[in-house]
Amino acid sequence: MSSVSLESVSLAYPGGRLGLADVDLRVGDGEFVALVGPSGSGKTTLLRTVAGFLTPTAGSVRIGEAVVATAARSVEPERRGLGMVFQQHAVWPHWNVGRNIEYPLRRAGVARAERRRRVAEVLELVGLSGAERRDPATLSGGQRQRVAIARAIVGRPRVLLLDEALSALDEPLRDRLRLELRALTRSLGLTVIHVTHDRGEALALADRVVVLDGGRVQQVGTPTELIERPASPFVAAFVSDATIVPGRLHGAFRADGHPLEVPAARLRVRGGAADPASAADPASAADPGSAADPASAPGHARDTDDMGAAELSIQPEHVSVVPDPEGDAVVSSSLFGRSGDELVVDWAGVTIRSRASGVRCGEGTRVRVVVERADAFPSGALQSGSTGSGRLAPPRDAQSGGAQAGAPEDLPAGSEAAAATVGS
Ligand SMILES: Nc1ncnc2c1ncn2[C@@H]1O[C@H](COP(=O)(O)OP(=O)(O)OP(=O)(O)O)[C@@H](O)[C@H]1O
Repeated sequence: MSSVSLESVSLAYPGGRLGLADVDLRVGDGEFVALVGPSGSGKTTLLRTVAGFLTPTAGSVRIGEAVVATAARSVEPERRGLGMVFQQHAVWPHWNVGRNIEYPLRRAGVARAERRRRVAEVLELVGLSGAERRDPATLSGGQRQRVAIARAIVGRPRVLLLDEALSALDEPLRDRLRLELRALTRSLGLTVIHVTHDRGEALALADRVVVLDGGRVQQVGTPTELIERPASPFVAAFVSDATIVPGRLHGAFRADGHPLEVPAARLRVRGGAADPASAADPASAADPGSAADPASAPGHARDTDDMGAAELSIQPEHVSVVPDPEGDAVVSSSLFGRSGDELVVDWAGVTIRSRASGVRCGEGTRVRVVVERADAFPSGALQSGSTGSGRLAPPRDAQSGGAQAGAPEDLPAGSEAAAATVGS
């Protein structure tokens, strides 16, 4: 078992396109980390760089204590002690299950009797005992993926890399394999990096989730941190389907050219030194709204300050709608959800999502929108790129904004002076 560290890793593809930009990330020994981000954000590039199929153009990659890649030198993939599972073509159809699984052991020159023993052992681990002689064509999709997982772990890798490993499977099989995979990797103490398009899967499986955009780490955090304390409007929108509304913050938040107004009592101001998401040590970050976290709690939005332009991030769980024939909003889409309908509401030109518990509302219903709680991100506020041990990286737009003073640790912790500089 081993940790994986990327230090200031950049990767430019031939032709100049940037796959990764100055990525710092440390995945702890035995930790399960998921990589998420929009298409083209760099997830696969990061995984392939750790695997050794791509060489960084700057920075270094370590597995355990060993440096396995720099711009000048790269250890071959098969010598990095990794197991890998991909979405497709994972099992060779012309070999039986046993031969598929023993392949890495053959390459490593492991003796026949030992190979047999280890194949039987991993088949049992993935719930396919006795399947050595089965033809892969006779297996279900889920069984084939179990074979791929068995092959990835038979060599007792230090690190397991999963590239959309469950994406080709249908629910509920996928759900079951998710649980099995989590239990298996935990029992083996494996360090796992899992790339997935499925945000729900990432949040369900991972100890920490890395959100990428444009080849940069936008935030690293536990699932709870990403939902409760997103570091930027981008992360809130990507992870939680938050609606982002531009406006001004002066005690209350007032949207630009729109009736939306949220009183200070329902706001948390984010991105300043007092914001837990800016804390370098997540253990020191208090729960939002707790007594230990007065500066970012709703109702403590530094009422007297004109903080200037800001973006409001509203999570669907914090939006309720009230049917009202006089209301100024209309439900444009309604999908059944277990605890309440998933609504899309057109409110004076702003499309806002609602997932409030208990609300049932049909399409075309005229409603009033009530924002119960929201996060305000003042423009120019310091926005932490991570809440975990990963990198503190301002988002791209913040970097070009010219108002950045550097990383949050440049500021005295809890400094009022720091808080007062966030306005424009
Ligand atoms: N072989 C390549 N040559 C040039 N550019 C590439 C190559 N592979 C990826 N890129 C570019 O690198 C960036 C990151 O791509 P990457 O495949 O890592 O993203 P991703 O997050 O895995 O995307 P997806 O979710 O669509 O698989 C994108 O801009 C992409 O166009």
